[in-house]
Amino acid sequence: MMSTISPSILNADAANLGAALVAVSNADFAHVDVMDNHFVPNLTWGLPVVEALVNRNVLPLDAHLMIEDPDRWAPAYAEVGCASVTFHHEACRDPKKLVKEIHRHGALAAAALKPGTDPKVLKPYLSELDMVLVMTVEPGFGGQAFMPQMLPKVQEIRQWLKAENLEIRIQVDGGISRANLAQAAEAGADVFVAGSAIFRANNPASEVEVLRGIAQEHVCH
Ligand SMILES: O=C(CO)[C@H](O)[C@H](O)COP(=O)(O)O
Ligand SMILES: [Fe+2]
Repeated sequence: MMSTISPSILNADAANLGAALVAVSNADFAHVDVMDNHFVPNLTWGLPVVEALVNRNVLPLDAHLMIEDPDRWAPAYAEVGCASVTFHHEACRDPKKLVKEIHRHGALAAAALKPGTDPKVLKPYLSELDMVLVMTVEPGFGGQAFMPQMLPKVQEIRQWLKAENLEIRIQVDGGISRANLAQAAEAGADVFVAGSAIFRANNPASEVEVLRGIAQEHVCH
């Protein structure tokens, strides 16, 4: 199975987000964290900024929506050209319908779980998803410490996917770095978001290569 490195531009220079994408253009995706100051206690950017970044055509974008009412807002992120749209299960009223809407607008659909959310909530619509995002920090801020206690959740979801022969990716997001990526890969993750580890490195593009090398060696399904 292919592994994917998706740099999060959350802690890049907010006045130069286009340049941040160019700095990691060797990655597979760019991860764009949308926060509304309601679902999480932080505010980033919204649809017009994300649309402008899509139009730079540097990398496919993965929008991680940490917002209330994704049922209303998520399809628009697909419509402006995000390659993948991730909503939080906890905020969503009708996940089955939302997944259909995201697909109808041409994007891959993913559901995210906060650290305290039992993965069993995904069971009713798991097979319709393209990806599951297991948060490895409390959503809201970059630069937090990776929570190793989330690895059993990754393992559990990977076992369900294997048992049901489902080709669904598992993304981990929060505190991922060269120190823990191998563990996450061995637990069953195959899409790795890293913000501070990449943008605080002297050379973000070479850090992408380092993380990709670790992923290729340890992704194991
Ligand atoms: O969703 C997020 C926070 O809610 C970010 O994607 C994530 O935290 C990336 O930054 P870092 O690698 O610094 O943790
Ligand atoms: Fe994120």
